Amino acid sequence: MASFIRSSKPLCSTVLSNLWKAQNLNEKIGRKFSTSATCNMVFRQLFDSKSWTYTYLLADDESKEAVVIDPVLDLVDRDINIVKELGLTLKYGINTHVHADHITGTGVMKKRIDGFKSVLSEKSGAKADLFLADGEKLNFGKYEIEGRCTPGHTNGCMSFVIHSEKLVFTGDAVLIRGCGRTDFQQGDPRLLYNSVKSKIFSLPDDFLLYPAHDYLGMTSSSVGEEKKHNKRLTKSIDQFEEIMNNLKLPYPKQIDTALPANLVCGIQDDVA
Ligand SMILES: N[C@@H](CCC(=O)N[C@@H](CSS)C(=O)NCC(=O)O)C(=O)O
Repeated sequence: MASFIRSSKPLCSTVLSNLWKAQNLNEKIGRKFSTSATCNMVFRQLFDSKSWTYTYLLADDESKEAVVIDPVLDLVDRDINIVKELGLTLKYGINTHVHADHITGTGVMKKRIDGFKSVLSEKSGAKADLFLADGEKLNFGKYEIEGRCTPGHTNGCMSFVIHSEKLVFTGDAVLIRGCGRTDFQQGDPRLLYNSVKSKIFSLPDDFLLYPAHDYLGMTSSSVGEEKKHNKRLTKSIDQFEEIMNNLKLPYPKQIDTALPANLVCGIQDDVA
């Protein structure tokens, strides 16, 4: 029991008993209960209704260090407000890739938050403060987040894994029951297929999966669920390529402004 209680604070017997029950329940449904009642990872899934983008705010409840994944420029005030309300220190603004459908909020956050650093894959070809290579890790408080290169939707796509919490943030590589389109920004169906199989579907089935978008009102999935039910990625690589080359989707409405802005981290001056 002690192995899953990470707090140094004393816990009353009711809390301990509830934790014990929760752990048993989570083990029964195949998911490990990995944080205690007093030091849960702060997790907020935030939504942009204009581009259907999910932004994730993650923090260590003890040290208060936080990261934000895929913030949207129009909603920076909302995000900074939550950070302030929760008393967090925002260390990193991670973009899973150079987005085509919205302008990133990381450039403006950098101007407004001391010490804040923007993060992108080293393969992105865009401006940022920190560039991650495949397998490289960042820390916020006691948590470690690993960047895994998952190209195919774009060259510079990266998914982010928090092994201790069994979480993967897939950007546009895997969407719930779908995946990112491959018809612009160096998109390549076969590359995407192989990225997903080797870097995301190789994780244990019980890792929860959080995408950068959902267009059907879904919020999360799991690796196991997508391996079984994803409408595109359960097919053979040849069938997948055929599907992706015939999606015939209209271009994202904001692409002409979003792409050039995101190449310079969302702002047109010299601040990365
Ligand atoms: N209608 C939206 C854009 C929708 C879209 O193209 N989404 C992309 C991810 S953002 S580049 C995508 O990959 N979709 C895959 C799919 O199967 O829908 C807008 O105008 O912003």
